[in-house]
Amino acid sequence: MPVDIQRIEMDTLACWRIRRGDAELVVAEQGAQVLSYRGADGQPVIWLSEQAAFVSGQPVRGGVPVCWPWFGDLTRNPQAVQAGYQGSEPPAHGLVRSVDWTLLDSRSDAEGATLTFTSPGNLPGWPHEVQAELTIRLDQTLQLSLTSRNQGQETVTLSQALHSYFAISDIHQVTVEGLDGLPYIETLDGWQRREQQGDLRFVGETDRIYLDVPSRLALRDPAANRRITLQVEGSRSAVLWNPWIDKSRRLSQFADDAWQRMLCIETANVMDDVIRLAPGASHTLSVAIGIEPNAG
Ligand SMILES: O=P(O)(O)OC[C@H]1O[C@@H](O)[C@H](O)[C@@H](O)[C@@H]1O
Repeated sequence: MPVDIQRIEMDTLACWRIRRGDAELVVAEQGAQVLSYRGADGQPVIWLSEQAAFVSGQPVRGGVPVCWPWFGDLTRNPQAVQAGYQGSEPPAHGLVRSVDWTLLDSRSDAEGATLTFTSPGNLPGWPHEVQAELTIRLDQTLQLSLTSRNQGQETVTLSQALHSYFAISDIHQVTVEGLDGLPYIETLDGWQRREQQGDLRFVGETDRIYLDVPSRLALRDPAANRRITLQVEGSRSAVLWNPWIDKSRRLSQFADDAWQRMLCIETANVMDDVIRLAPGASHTLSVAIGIEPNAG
C-alpha cells in the first residue's frame, strides 16, 4: 500500500503527516507529539481537542504527549526521581512536552512508515546525559517506542508515560478490559491503594494509577462497534484519566463537554515501576495501538 510522508504546518508548529490509504497520522516536532491518528477506516483513534492550540512552547491538548523524565507532579514521584531535578519549579509531566525534538530519520517501505525523533540535550534543571528517542511507526497499527539511554557516569532514575488520549463515542458506554483484580492508587481520594473489581467503567472523574498491569489492555467501545487494543512492552503501570464535568471547565484547550468523547490510557513507568538506568543502560517503553472491529 502506498505511503506518503509530508511536512506540514499546524499554525506555528512544524509537523509530519503520514498517509496510508485512509489512515492518517500527524506528529508535531514539538514534544515529538502525535497529534492525531485516524485508522484504516478513516475514524479517529487518537483524540485531538477541538480547542487544541498549536503554539510554540505549549503542549497541545490531545494526541500522545510524551511525559519524560518524570510523570505528573514531580513531588508525587519516588525520591530517586525527584532527586534528578535541580530546578525550582518542576513543570507537570516533565521537560520535553513543549520543546522541539529533532527528526533523526523518516522512511517508508511496502508496509508503512517510520519517524524517529530524539529529545533535546541540556534540559533546564536536569543535568544528566540521558537521551530519549521516540520511534513512531504506522502500518496496520500505530506503534510508539520510547528509548532512554544513560550515556553519563551516574545512575539516573526516571518516570515517564506515553499519555495517549483515545477517541471514544461515549464515556458512559466504554469499558477498559484487562484491569480486573489489579491494585490501583486512587489519586482523587488521598492516594489510597485499592483493588479493581471487574472491567473499568466510568461514572465520574477518574484519575488512577494501576499497578502490575498486563501487557494487553483493550478499550471496548460498543457504540463505535470496535475495540482499541494496547499491546505494551517495558511497562507495568498505567494511568487512567477522565476529567469529567468540573475539571473539564478548568482545563486548557478543552471544551466543557469534551470529557464525553475522550479517555486517556497512559502507558507508564510510575511509582514502583520507575526506571533506574545505570551508566550505559537503556530502557524501551512501547505501545502498539490497534483496532479490532466488533466490540462483541
Ligand atoms: O493538563 P496536563 O498537564 O496535560 O495534565 C492532564 C492530566 O494528566 C494526567 O496524566 C493526570 O493524571 C491528570 O491529573 C492531569 O490532569
